[in-house]
Amino acid sequence: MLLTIDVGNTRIKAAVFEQNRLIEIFVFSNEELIQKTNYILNQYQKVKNLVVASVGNVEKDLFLSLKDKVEIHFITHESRFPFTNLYSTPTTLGIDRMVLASGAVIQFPNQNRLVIDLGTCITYDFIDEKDNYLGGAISPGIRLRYESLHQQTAKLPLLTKNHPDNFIGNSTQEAIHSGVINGVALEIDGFIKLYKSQYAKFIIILTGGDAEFLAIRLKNTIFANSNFLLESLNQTFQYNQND
Ligand SMILES: Nc1ncnc2c1ncn2[C@@H]1O[C@H](COP(=O)(O)OP(=O)(O)O)[C@@H](O)[C@H]1O
Ligand SMILES: CC(C)(COP(=O)(O)O)[C@@H](O)C(=O)NCCC(=O)O
Ligand SMILES: [K+]
Repeated sequence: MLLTIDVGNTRIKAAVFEQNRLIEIFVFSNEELIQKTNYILNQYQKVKNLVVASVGNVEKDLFLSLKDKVEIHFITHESRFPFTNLYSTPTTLGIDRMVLASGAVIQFPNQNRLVIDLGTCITYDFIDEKDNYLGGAISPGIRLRYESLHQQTAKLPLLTKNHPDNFIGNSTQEAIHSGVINGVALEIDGFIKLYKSQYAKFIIILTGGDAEFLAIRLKNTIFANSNFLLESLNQTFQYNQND
């Protein structure tokens, strides 16, 4: 049994796996990391390994207090990945993006793949059919867009995500919802159009905390899976164990 932990910039997602079977998911804040992880390890005594992928603000040492309970593995740039990293700054590439790419290659072999992760940031990652990781894009996530409109202006309110009634927002709140939500949906459909201009065929995997919320607004056929990063982390760990 394995405990996977994904430390993002908004929150921590964790999942217990038995081989490739996802047993239970947990979502909690950075502050709850040790308390929640101990709770999970007490609930699942058969967990012997803990694998962590982190892009957030959590010190590695924090995990070391767990080392007498489980063997701790950090996915790092030195880990093995089932793709060739063609990023020109390979050691600055987000570990979360590398794990997503790894899962895309393992779960959807021998084809072009675009992974879109709607989290704190919206990340786009493209892996071609020869398993070359080409790169992609990083753009502000939904929450960041609402927050920046509020924080960087004198009068705009801080709103939480909501689907706009009409793309022509006829009130301040509707105009903000339209700008943020339609903006993200149009950005995603626009990027997919750009990728289509260079790659005749590719599959699209949508994940991240906002994926479910946004999926209905997207024109393109998309494989939406909110747990894709955790599944990919499990598979990347297994890939590193088999070396
Ligand atoms: N219970 C929740 N708590 C916080 N954010 C949530 C929750 N449910 C959905 N979200 C949405 O998910 C986004 C974070 O997605 P996530 O993929 O977890 O981010 P990251 O991996 O960057 O930490 C938030 O910005 C918010 O819009
Ligand atoms: C872009 C990210 C902040 C996304 O993180 P997330 O939205 O999942 O919290 C993360 O992938 C990161 O820190 N990347 C480093 C820069 C790069 O990927 O080029
Ligand atoms: K993300």
